[in-house]
Amino acid sequence: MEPCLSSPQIHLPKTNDGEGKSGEPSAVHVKKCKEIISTLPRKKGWKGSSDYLHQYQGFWYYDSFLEGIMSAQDHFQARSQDIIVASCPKTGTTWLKALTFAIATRTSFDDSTCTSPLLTKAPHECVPFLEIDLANDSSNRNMELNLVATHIPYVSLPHSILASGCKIVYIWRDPKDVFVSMWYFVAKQMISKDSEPISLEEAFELFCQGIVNYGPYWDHVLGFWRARVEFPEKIMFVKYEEMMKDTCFYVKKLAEFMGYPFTSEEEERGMVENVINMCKFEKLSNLEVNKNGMHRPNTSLEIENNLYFRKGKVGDWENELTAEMGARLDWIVEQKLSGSGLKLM
Ligand SMILES: Nc1ncnc2c1ncn2[C@@H]1O[C@H](COP(=O)(O)OS(=O)(=O)O)[C@@H](OP(=O)(O)O)[C@H]1O
Repeated sequence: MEPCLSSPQIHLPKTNDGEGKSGEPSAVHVKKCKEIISTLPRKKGWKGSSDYLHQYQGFWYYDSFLEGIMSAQDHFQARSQDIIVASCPKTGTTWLKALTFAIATRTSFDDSTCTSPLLTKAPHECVPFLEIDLANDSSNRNMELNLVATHIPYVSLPHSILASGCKIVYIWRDPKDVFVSMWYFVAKQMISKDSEPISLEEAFELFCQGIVNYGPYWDHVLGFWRARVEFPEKIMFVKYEEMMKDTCFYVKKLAEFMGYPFTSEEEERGMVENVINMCKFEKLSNLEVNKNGMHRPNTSLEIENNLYFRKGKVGDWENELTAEMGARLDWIVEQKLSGSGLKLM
């Protein structure tokens, strides 16, 4: 029998209020979420004076994400063959989505990689986000694809994920690079809306207090790490920096874990390298869809695909943070991880 991952407390009651049209949340659900959110602790966010993050089950969120999480907790039906691509934002999600998608679909595009959907669709379109794209209606999933991504912390995952015993791949990254990546991501969005971006120093203070969308970062990592210690066969951990250093090793390991191991014939034909090259930062970021395309156009979550590609480098924080800031964040995270068996470096 498949082991059931340990189940955290989910506090939202199950609803039976039906769906809105085409995956929209029902009015009853939205009302219920808003009522719950209005009772939650809140702190000023990263996007100006009237911007707030709310704390739910120990983590901070913008309301639109939180409504999606609550909805996903109520509605999402995982299947045992699903593979969940999990991460905190800015840790390498886009890269991991591309790699897992390329691995899982490689036989369909075997002889000519020029037919891969990754050439014409953004990685975020290829692998949907559970709490955004599938939150209200998981029936609009592409059932042939067993990949679903999420930033939801382990403690708040929909119960069906834990009950189904499906596999989870988790990526994490040096928190200093995560912070810098997040700051640029938020600042660029604000500038594009003619708003004054939050200063790097102000954002850094918030990040160090754990106040960031889906934060505290260290608690996010620790939640999945503890689950991995308990269920090593169900959860795979990948570190961005390590995968950068030896992508070939990790792509093979990922494929094996996902249940799509490369055959020796495929290896001889260079399939591992094909997958790696297809998902390289330089390749993806130069595609028309990722340079000029828009994700979720004409919705409140519309975003330019190019914002998901900045530098794709290890250690870029050194160009943005002082050595003192770097040491402070390292110290905070090392304290939080101490005793867990997980090491920053
Ligand atoms: N293919 C590929 N290879 C390596 N690195 C990549 C790739 N695609 C995106 N990136 C870099 O990942 C950072 C964005 O993180 P996420 O993808 O987790 O962002 S998000 O959570 O999906 O919004 C962000 O990092 P920074 O460059 O440091 O900001 C992206 O540039």
